[in-house]
Amino acid sequence: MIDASNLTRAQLRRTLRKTRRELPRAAQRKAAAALYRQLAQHPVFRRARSVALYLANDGEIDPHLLIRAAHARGKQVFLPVLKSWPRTSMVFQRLDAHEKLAANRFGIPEPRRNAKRQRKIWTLDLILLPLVGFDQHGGRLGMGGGFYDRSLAYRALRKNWHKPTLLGLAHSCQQVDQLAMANWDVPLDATVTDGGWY
Ligand SMILES: Nc1nc2c(c(=O)[nH]1)N(C=O)[C@@H](CNc1ccc(C(=O)N[C@@H](CCC(=O)O)C(=O)O)cc1)CN2
Ligand SMILES: Nc1ncnc2c1ncn2[C@@H]1O[C@H](COP(=O)(O)OP(=O)(O)OP(=O)(O)O)[C@@H](O)[C@H]1O
Repeated sequence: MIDASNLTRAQLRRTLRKTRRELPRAAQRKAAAALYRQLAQHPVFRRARSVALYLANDGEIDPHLLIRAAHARGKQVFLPVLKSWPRTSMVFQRLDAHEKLAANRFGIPEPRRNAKRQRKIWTLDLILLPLVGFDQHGGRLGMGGGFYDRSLAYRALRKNWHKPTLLGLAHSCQQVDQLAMANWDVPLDATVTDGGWY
């Protein structure tokens, strides 16, 4: 496991992103299948009627099997869609099973913006978040854009509001011993990897 204590957040991001990007294709495929087994039959996933996921990028663990399962089970699937203004914000928009996508400014595919298909984040049952690093205390290090943190900022004023459930998704090699939490960081309920729950 990576010792984060003597690295800056930027150094830690660089190291962890390189590690996950360099995972061989076969390891990526195996990890995606193992992640699916960790979650597909879990009550948190089974009970959720609306689930936000992401499309894997930059070596992230790939949740496409969960997206497919969610659609097959009649769940509503949502993806983050960047807003052009303000540039630091994103919304969650429903994804159809065979919808056409277009790359956003980071090169990540996303649905074409359509206000009618967007939902307020606090009405979702479950959010599966991409991350760069995680610890076992709900700490999450993201890409550094603050997109998820900003979307979840309402939580600071709703300490007893437990919806949606927040689960980070990661390769087990993305675990660090302890992440320093900024005051805007919203803790995860857990992180799920190819190897288990943390
Ligand atoms: N798959 C996936 N989708 C996601 C996220 C994510 O982390 N993973 N996001 C989670 O927030 C949002 C996008 N956030 C991002 C933030 C920074 C970079 C990025 O690659 N930055 C470049 C430099 C910036 C640039 O190209 O202008 C870099 O750091 O190399 C990508 C996505 C929404 N969608
Ligand atoms: N609730 C918030 N309100 C205003 N600014 C915020 C908020 N949350 C985060 N930010 C800003 O976003 C920047 C990036 O935050 P941080 O490094 O925690 O992002 P991240 O969690 O790694 O990224 P992401 O959530 O996009 O994956 C910070 O510099 C911070 O100023």
